[in-house]
Amino acid sequence: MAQEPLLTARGLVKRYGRVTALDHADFDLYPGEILAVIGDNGAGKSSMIKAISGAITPDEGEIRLEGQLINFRSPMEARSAGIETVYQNLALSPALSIADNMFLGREIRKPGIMGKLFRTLDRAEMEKRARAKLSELGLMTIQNINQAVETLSGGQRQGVAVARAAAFGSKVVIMDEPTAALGVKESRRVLELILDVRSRGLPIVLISHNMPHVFEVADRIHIHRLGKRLCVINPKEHTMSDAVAFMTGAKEPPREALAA
Ligand SMILES: Nc1ncnc2c1ncn2[C@@H]1O[C@H](COP(=O)(O)OP(=O)(O)OP(=O)(O)O)[C@@H](O)[C@H]1O
Repeated sequence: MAQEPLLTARGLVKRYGRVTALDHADFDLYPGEILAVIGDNGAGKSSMIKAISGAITPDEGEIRLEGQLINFRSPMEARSAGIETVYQNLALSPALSIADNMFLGREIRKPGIMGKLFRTLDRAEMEKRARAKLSELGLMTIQNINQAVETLSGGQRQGVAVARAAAFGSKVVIMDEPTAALGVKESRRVLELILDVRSRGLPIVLISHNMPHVFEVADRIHIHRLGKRLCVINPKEHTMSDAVAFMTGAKEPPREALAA
């Protein structure tokens, strides 16, 4: 690739007791691309994403965003740096409204009765912005922005999580299995959202076990095996069964796809 990668990881190691979840894993994300990350159960995909998004600290290795060494100590720090992650378990607060969830951890405040000393939540502004964001992303099947997230369908919840990531991720959006719990129609909408996000210039990392979805939207596919990146393939040059064979070790990837 001619361009410089936006986000890189080199030699990531993460051990949990005797289990080595990451064994010198590398990673490269280029500007404006959809990079799928695939691998067998336990290959270390989530651990790698968690290291990149500040949810865990790797034991070894380095991560760079736009060439700068980064060392996130929490997901909040990664979010402040422009890396938004939609986790497998969503990390939404079910009892809170859609608007509150969209602004969770970055609430908009206004001066309260005591002026600057006691600032109160600016609900009207958050609702206005949440509504605008959801409508911009074509998610306005949600009627009431004050509806509690626990009353939404799985697809709508995923929509809120994706919308939140797309709204605040200024550099990278990471999605861990965003269609895993969804029906056909809802999955379709999430795939469209992923393409929408890319069309706005944001790169996306998509971790998924769903090969048809991966092959439909990915520009490149990072294959993770036994705690490290095995190879990166172009979905236009390989079939889904090739990808599965590389992933499981049934077939050797071609030399040019192998990670250095
Ligand atoms: N918090 C933890 N404590 C102990 N072991 C862990 C922990 N998190 C992950 N592991 C182990 O690390 C290895 C890699 O797990 P990880 O979740 O990163 O894989 P994955 O590729 O995302 O798997 P899956 O596709 O099943 O979600 C597994 O053996 C897993 O059991």
